[in-house]
Amino acid sequence: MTTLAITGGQVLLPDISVTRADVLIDQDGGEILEIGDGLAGDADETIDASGSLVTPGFVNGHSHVAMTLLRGYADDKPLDAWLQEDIFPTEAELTPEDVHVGAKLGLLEMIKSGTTAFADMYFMVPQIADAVEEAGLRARLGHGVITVASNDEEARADAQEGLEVAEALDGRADGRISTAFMPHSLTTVGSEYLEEFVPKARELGVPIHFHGNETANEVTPIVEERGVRPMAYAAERGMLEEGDFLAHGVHLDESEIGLLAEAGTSVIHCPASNMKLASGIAPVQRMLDAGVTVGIGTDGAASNNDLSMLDETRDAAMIGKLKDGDASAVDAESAVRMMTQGSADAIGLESGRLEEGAPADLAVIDLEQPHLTPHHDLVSHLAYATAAADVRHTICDGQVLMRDRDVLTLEEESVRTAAGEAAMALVERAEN
Ligand SMILES: CSC[C@H]1O[C@@H](n2cnc3c(O)ncnc32)[C@H](O)[C@@H]1O
Ligand SMILES: [Zn+2]
Repeated sequence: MTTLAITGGQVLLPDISVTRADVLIDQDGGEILEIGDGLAGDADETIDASGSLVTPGFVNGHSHVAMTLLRGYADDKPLDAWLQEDIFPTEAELTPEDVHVGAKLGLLEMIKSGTTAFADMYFMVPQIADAVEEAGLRARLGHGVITVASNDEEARADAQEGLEVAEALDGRADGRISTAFMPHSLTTVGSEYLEEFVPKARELGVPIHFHGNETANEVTPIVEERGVRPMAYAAERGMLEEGDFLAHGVHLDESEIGLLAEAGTSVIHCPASNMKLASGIAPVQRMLDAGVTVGIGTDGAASNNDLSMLDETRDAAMIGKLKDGDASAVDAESAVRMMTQGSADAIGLESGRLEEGAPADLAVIDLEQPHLTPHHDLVSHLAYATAAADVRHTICDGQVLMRDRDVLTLEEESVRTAAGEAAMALVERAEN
């Protein structure tokens, strides 16, 4: 067994308390062996965490990682106009190589900001899986199914691709990749396709992930045409089961929050995207109070415009208070819980907590910074004051992905150059 000790740091424990301890990892098994004092001597290798906070690697519960190529391309529009006028026409020009290099850029950014696992909905998912395999993160991936603008044959082929991707990629990258069936949303996938393909996804044993109640425009048509709220509509089509997770949940009423809590379906809160597209503010404290598992996600870099879970968590805590007019809503402890175990539980991963037997997915935060001084409360710092650049080391599945801010699994400069070139060529093709 090869072991690695992370020594000299303060450690964030699953009950969101912080204690002084070392963390001993089995690198072959990719799991935490022990958390305690004086473990450095037992290890084959050590990583210095003095003056640092050792946290679970952050879990990004909803992203479109290859959309880094469209960061800053189309801003300041609401969701429907943004998608229809700018994003969908440009995505129609994407090549598999674009998706591969865009994903690598996103994964580089994730590693640098302490994220070790994520859920992703996009096209050309095998190229994303290749990038995940190379970068060393953990992911739940799926092909985003959209049927609205298609004829029946195309729609069924797209949904079939969603199933095939879920089946083919599950377990890839030594088990770091898992999958889900991902209908894009309740208004962009026809009811007949949900009715046919969701049961087939159940046969595969994969969860369902979709954009749910992101804008008012996703609620009104369902209420008008079907006479029920969207979550009741989703439940009727078998899309709200334990292990399923939806992104956004901005426009959920009390009855829908109750349905989610009862079903064990989780919600991924994406505050930056919801603010930027002016979609609204999700009722996060109400969901937590009702017992819904809530995680945090960045959404794509084109509506955020970064992939930092630290930024996202700060946003979640801040707008949670605004939503309720209550400064105690979405407190620091809740926010930190959401960015780690909340997201991990939501997307069905065991990571998100530092304890014996848990996956060895960790981030080490440099506390010796002016904006992180003094150290009254390190959980407060994680929720409100830590920035991506404060992440020193990132470890996933026992492997060191970044050491002393040097990413080891991806060549930073070449990834940035290739992605920058691919993005400019993509836009050129789309506009001509
Ligand atoms: C079919 S793959 C995923 C699809 O979703 C688009 N997308 C990106 N951000 C959002 C969002 O906030 N709501 C809905 N859809 C979004 C992305 O561009 C892909 O086309
Ligand atoms: Zn999204």
